[in-house]
Amino acid sequence: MRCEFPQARPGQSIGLFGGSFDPPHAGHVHVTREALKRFGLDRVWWLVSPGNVLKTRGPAPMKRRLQAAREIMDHPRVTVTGIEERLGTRATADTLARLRALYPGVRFVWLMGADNLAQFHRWKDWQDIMQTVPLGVLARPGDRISARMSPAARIYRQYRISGLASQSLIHARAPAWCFVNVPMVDLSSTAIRAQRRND
Ligand SMILES: Nc1ncnc2c1ncn2[C@@H]1O[C@H](COP(=O)(O)OP(=O)(O)OP(=O)(O)O)[C@@H](O)[C@H]1O
Ligand SMILES: O=C(O)c1ccc[n+]([C@@H]2O[C@H](COP(=O)([O-])O)[C@@H](O)[C@H]2O)c1
Repeated sequence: MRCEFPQARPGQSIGLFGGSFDPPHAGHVHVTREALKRFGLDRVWWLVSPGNVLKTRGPAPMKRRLQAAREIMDHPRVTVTGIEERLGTRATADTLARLRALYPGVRFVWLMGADNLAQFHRWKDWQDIMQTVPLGVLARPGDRISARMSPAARIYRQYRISGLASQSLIHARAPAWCFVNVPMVDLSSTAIRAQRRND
């Protein structure tokens, strides 16, 4: 059986990329590669979610999403994991508390697309997350403005690191967040599911 808890040494920088990945697509792969470069990360771990606490519709079975994610995300410094299922956590704040205890000295950054920053103030204990780990936010078609105008962006305006200084995010003390204006890929799982229903 594949180990769901990857290795990490103190001092390493790990980007945590949580998602429903229902299904995973080239947009996820693209932002992962961009995040590795722009934030100077040693690794990215995909956290395939047992189920987003804010989404009413349950996702496809975990096993299927994990398998599809491993097929599409092929990079030596990226690991696809089912950590949250193993930990029994769903809310990101709970996952982060467990990971920080399990990996002392490892530097974590939470990665998200711009659409998630726009909604971030609805997440459980979102201000605790902000105070705990730096956030790396990647541009997504249609969501750049709503992200920048979001309650989280406004409340934490003074803690924003410029996109030009994105390499410093991992060394920053939380709260810290950085929006990087990467080239965008216009893909979403919703559109892919709709397309599959029509095929
Ligand atoms: N095309 C994209 N560009 C930038 N970020 C993306 C893109 N697609 C997904 N993301 C980000 O990847 C993470 C996981 O997203 P998720 O698995 O929900 O995919 P999605 O395409 O947004 O799915 P859905 O349409 O079902 O909401 C989120 O942080 C999301 O913002
Ligand atoms: O913790 C929360 O309240 C919370 C609310 C919404 C989304 N998240 C996390 O954000 C990540 C992206 O979710 P999704 O469904 O947009 O792919 C995933 O790891 C979710 O668990 C977390």
